[in-house]
Amino acid sequence: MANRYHQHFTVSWDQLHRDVRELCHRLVERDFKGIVAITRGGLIPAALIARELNVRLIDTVCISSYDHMNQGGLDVLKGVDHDGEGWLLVDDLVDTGKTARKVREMLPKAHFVTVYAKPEGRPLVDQYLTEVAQDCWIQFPWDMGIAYVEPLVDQVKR
Ligand SMILES: O=P(O)(O)OC[C@H]1O[C@H](OP(=O)(O)OP(=O)(O)O)[C@H](O)[C@@H]1O
Ligand SMILES: Nc1nc2[nH]cnc2c(=O)[nH]1
Ligand SMILES: [Mg+2]
Repeated sequence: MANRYHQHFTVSWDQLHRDVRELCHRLVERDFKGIVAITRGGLIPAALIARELNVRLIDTVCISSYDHMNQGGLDVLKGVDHDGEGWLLVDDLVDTGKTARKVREMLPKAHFVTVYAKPEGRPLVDQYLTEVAQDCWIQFPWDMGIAYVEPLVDQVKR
């Protein structure tokens, strides 16, 4: 599965924060009962959205599926006891749409947003900010660290 990805799109904390704020501009006129975050990736945008829209009621749908770039079976560890009416449903991204399809079944009436969307999954969300190519792996800041980089001359001439 990992060889589906031929490019990387690296998102910094700053970039993510700017993107989520931009998404919030498109959501601010709506009223939501609360936010449902899809764990784990949805938790960070959900917290930032909650701050911008002044939402205090936050719930989770807990899903386990990818092991890094490899998608396995989809396991729902925790659901919610409503159909999502009036709620904002948040994930960081939609890729194949497998996660989104499952969560949509659980909360058919929620307004579903992601920050990033790839073409296969895009039809499953109501709104997203940025489209990313299907063969592109989005590298999030929480999966990265700051590391030393050797000077170019040493990399090339040594
Ligand atoms: O559209 P799909 O192909 O289903 O992929 C999208 C899902 O994959 C990632 O989650 P992941 O399963 O990696 O777990 P995590 O959020 O706990 O990191 C991402 O946060 C989405 O939830
Ligand atoms: N970090 C990350 N997780 C994913 N899960 C499915 N697709 C992706 C992706 O592009 N990036
Ligand atoms: Mg996820």
